[in-house]
Amino acid sequence: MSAPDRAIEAVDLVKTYGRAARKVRALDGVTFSVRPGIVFALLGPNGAGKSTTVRILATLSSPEAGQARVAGVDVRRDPARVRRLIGYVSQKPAFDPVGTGLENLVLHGRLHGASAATARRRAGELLDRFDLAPAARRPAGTWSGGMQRKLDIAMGLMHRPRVLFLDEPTTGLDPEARRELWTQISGLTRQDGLTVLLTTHYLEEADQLAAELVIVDAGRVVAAGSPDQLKNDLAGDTVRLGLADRTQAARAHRAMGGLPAVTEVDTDGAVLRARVADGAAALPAMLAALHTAAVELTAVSVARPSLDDVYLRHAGRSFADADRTSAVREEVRS
Ligand SMILES: Nc1ncnc2c1ncn2[C@@H]1O[C@H](COP(=O)(O)OP(=O)(O)OP(=O)(O)O)[C@@H](O)[C@H]1O
Repeated sequence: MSAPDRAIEAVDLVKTYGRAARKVRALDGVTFSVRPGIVFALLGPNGAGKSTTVRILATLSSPEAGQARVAGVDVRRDPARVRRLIGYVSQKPAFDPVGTGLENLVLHGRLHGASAATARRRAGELLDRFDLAPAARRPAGTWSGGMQRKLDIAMGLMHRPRVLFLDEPTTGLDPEARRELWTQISGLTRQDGLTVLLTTHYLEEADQLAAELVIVDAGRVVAAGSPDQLKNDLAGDTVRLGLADRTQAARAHRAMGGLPAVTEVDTDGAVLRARVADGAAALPAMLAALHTAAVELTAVSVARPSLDDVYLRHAGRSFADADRTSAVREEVRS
């Protein structure tokens, strides 16, 4: 292994949690690589193995098998060096809510070995950069959720890492705060040349933000590429049909299955999704078949493939469905 032009390389990572009947194979041979200076996303539903992968790359957990390098350094052989080269922002807040934003940043810098003066200077830069300066002397616990996420990211940047890991950076934020954070994250790669690896279960986030991504499902990489490549690989259109109620789904599915123009059909509740080569050309026959099968429609749309369609193709179920299923599985387990 080891391509020098790669900021991150993961090869065949395997990780199992628990024992006997409660054994969970969180990673089942995860392989991907990231070129420097881009935002790279690990996209997958809850429980797919994203956090486990990031924890291994950030040297917080060891794989049972496989290898990983970050900024050219093997995570198992030289974890201390890897830690100096990376920033890691976990899903849980890392700041002290009682301390002010400035105090949190300076303390973090000091923990990484910076002098008080250097830490204050760097904290000032980051507070400006993330538009946090006006609130810098207020306890971080009183800040908005979006500001707190930015503070966590700024803490991860205090020691000027080369690679930044962000585990679900925008989960729980409102749409406006999420978009603002996307702009900030893009800026880190464009202006600073940093490599950012983020995990997300928001399809839109990966689509908007990532130059490249892998889709992870049940501990495996099921697709890799740029969002456009992945969507373009699915030639044709997706026709989405809203059914009057979910009891009509099986009937609609059968009606679509009989049409030569329809190459794939999937139903998710009261939504049917069909893949066709040319949406506009296929639609009249589809509507006629649904009418004959007495299926009532509430909505029809024809669109280019989305990342959701990419996920469906590779994982065999819709993203929303996978997220729901794994949420239930996690509840049963805990
Ligand atoms: N410490 C642990 N002990 C037992 N099982 C674990 C542990 N950490 C993770 N798992 C299990 O490993 C699987 C992968 O979890 P992981 O947190 O990596 O997924 P994820 O894609 O990051 O999901 P999420 O978005 O929910 O964080 C899940 O089934 C999870 O329940």
